Amino acid sequence: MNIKFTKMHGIGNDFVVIDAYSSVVSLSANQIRAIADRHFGIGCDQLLLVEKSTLPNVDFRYRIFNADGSEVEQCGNGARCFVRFVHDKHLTEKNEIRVETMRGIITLTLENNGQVTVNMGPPRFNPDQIPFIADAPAETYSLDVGGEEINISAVSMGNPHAVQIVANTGSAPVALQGPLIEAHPRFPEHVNAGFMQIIDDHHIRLRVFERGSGETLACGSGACAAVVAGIKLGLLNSPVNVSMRGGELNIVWNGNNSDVMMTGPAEPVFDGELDLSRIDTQTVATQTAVI
Ligand SMILES: N[C@H](CCC[C@H](N)C(=O)O)C(=O)O
Repeated sequence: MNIKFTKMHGIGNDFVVIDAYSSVVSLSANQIRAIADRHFGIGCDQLLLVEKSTLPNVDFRYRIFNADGSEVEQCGNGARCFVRFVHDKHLTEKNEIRVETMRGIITLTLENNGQVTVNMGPPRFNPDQIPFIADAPAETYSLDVGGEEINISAVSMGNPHAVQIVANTGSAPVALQGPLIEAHPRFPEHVNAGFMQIIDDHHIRLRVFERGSGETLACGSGACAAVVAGIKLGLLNSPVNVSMRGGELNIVWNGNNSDVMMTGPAEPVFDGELDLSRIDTQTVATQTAVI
């Protein structure tokens, strides 16, 4: 079975985007893992399926799968690429689009300058909503990571984030601590691990070790979570410019239960066609460092 796809990125966070709106496409976790593999497949951080929504007054449903095949609730950079995709493929002429995700319905706006603004909804801090195991809600939490106590903020943007402040993102222990935080037992559904350096109260640098994908060049929901955490700690003021390895995002949040607004670019790279019968799920599934 052949599947058409578009390779896209949102400031370096890259995606394989598939039109499952015009015709139904269903992929197993093994097939998604194989497609996302950068050596045996196409390669991407996440795979996005664009589908019809069954909800009234909702234009589309979009499903997000990490490189490990796990389906997740939210993807900020992916949402912007989704908007660019449905316009480029003439699936809609609307500039303001309501789309159903696992998190719920979000509203996306294609701006006149080609950038996309995503209403990411309100952040959630209650441990049960993240989910995070804690005795009670707190501004920050102490987490034992490989025998070292670190201080994190725990925030849900629909997906879970653990954000810590570091002196310098360039020397942050992302490779060492990222996997340990991602799989920490106090995050029963695992977590995206953010490393935030505060430049000034309207500017941060950020690196994110993403749940299910590893460190990415940018993480949209991670940028939102970091800004929200910094504002709650009284260290940042909205709007905040977030500099990541792949580029910049602008985040606006007015506090309390208000929605977080994220604006940034979305770029198509190439269109392709994939013969699913040639995707070697077995090799990818059993791929180990045998030598
Ligand atoms: N790895 C994330 C999903 C993708 C988020 C990221 N790519 C973004 O732009 O928000 C998770 O498992 O929650």
